[in-house]
Amino acid sequence: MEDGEEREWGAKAWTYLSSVRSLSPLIQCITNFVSMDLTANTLLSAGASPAMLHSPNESPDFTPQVNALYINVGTLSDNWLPAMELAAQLASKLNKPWVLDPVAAGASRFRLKACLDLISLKPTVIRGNASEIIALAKASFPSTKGVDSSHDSTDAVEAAKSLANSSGAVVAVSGAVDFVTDGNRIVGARNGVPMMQKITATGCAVTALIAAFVATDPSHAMEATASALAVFGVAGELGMETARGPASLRTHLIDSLHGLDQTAVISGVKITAI
Ligand SMILES: Nc1ncnc2c1ncn2[C@@H]1O[C@H](COP(=O)(O)OP(=O)(O)OP(=O)(O)O)[C@@H](O)[C@H]1O
Ligand SMILES: Cc1ncsc1CCO
Ligand SMILES: [Mg+2]
Repeated sequence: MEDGEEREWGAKAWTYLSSVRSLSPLIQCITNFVSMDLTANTLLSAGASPAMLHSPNESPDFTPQVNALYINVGTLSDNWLPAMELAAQLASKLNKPWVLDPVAAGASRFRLKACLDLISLKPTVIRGNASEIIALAKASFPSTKGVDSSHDSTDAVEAAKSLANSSGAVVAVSGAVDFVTDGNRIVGARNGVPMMQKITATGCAVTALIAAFVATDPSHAMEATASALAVFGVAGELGMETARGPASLRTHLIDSLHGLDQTAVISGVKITAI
């Protein structure tokens, strides 16, 4: 039964990746300085079109043209927050999907409030690591070590459900198992390799990939989110076969994502209902 379910998800994930490749959705990324390169290269290797435009002077012209918006608070500063809020407001008003990565949400009061304010602007999807999702669900500070998680993703399943219910967003928690919930259903994706945690911004990059997958099918955000996480994980697994450490895995992951074929996706994706 599980095998059939996994293959069905594999076929779905392949459909999403194929759509990203054929439609090449334009993704506006307002993201942190650390992640910009990996995020843009991840989107390009998946077939999407990244644009790192963040000025509030540009968003009124640019956000209406994009297929999805991605906001990541990793290197948050006073003057970037209004730019994020403006773009999120525009996306919500235009009914465009937008995806939030709440990096280090519980590391400071400023960051926690910024994330909660952004969540009030109705993101389609929120993807964080376990500590970030727990911090948001509890709205508590201090609750994380920094940008890295000090919890397992399984510790954050209830927090993810509660955040999905309070926000209306699909919530994804990354980790050894990536969990995705709409507050009601939960699925788990068991792809990826632990070494992915040793490359900075793989979480940021997969959140951007989620935005690209959701852009192709905004009314099925949960399916698109789980598929993006699993496909990125499969690329990591294939990349790891020839990598010698984090630096070469980074390169090989991007190459693998670019080269993924139907067989690799359908046989590699390990998504099941929880
Ligand atoms: N133990 C693990 N086994 C397999 N894959 C993992 C493991 N931990 C994380 N991953 C994968 O690594 C990627 C990044 O997840 P992680 O939870 O490290 O994000 P993050 O903490 O937000 O990262 P960053 O802030 O550096 O961008 C995801 O695709 C996730 O599935
Ligand atoms: C290391 C780091 N610091 C702020 S953002 C970022 C990238 C991973 O989230
Ligand atoms: Mg992160």
